[in-house]
Amino acid sequence: MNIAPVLQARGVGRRFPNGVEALAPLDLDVRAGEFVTLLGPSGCGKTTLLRICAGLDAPTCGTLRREVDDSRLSYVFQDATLMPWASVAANVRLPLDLERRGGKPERRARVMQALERVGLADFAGALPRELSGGMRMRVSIARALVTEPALLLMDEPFGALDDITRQHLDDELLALAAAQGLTVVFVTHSIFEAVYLSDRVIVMSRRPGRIVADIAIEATRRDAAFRVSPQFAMQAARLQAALVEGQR
Ligand SMILES: Nc1ncnc2c1ncn2[C@@H]1O[C@H](COP(=O)(O)OP(=O)(O)OP(=O)(O)O)[C@@H](O)[C@H]1O
Repeated sequence: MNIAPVLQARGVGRRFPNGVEALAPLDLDVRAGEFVTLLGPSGCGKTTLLRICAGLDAPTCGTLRREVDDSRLSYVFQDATLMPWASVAANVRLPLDLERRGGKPERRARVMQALERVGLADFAGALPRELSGGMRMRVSIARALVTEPALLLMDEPFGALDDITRQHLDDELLALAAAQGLTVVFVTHSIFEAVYLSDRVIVMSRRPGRIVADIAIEATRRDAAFRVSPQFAMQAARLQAALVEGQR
């Protein structure tokens, strides 16, 4: 059976008004339930492509078709971007408040459920400044999950965190994505994070970004042993070679 892709880019390119060509025309399909990572050097157009997928920016050529409407899409930014004066619960509730979804008790229940999913139910009343960087990022993910999205677009969400916290959040994200059947498009410049998380890695060239490789990642299981396995190292080496190729 041929399942229609959730995202389909055809000849999508982006040139900014100042003349910078961020993206060369490219084609990309993302299918339901896939975890797809955009990997490339700084400034190669990953964020631009993700923003176009979200409808936050428009391509200057080509077409982007998205099967998921705005209400079932969530976007996670590089920083947690929380309201510093508001409690954790109020931060997570924001998308529900903005969309006026459900009554007060229903919103409260959904917020608590989202916080439980990221292990922060005990911190509902805390202020962002009382949390560590990793916990703030988990609040940001809870805020993205509270609307029960089908498509999660994540722009290097764990880039500012230490390796241990990052690896922990990678595991949480994989578990959440599997449990909710999410389709995820994830941006990173970490080869290791790309191998660990992804079903497929899209390797981009330096600017203007084009796709130099579309690599399926084989993983019998994704756990601490995978990170130090020959299978992992081999796939990291393939991504590394593709990245180098994209610099030419
Ligand atoms: N609004 C804009 N106007 C002009 N140029 C822009 C604009 N937004 C991005 N650019 C440029 O387009 C290029 C691609 O930017 P983008 O943020 O998509 O890259 P990136 O791969 O996400 O980088 P990083 O990994 O550092 O976040 C960069 O050279 C950037 O300076």
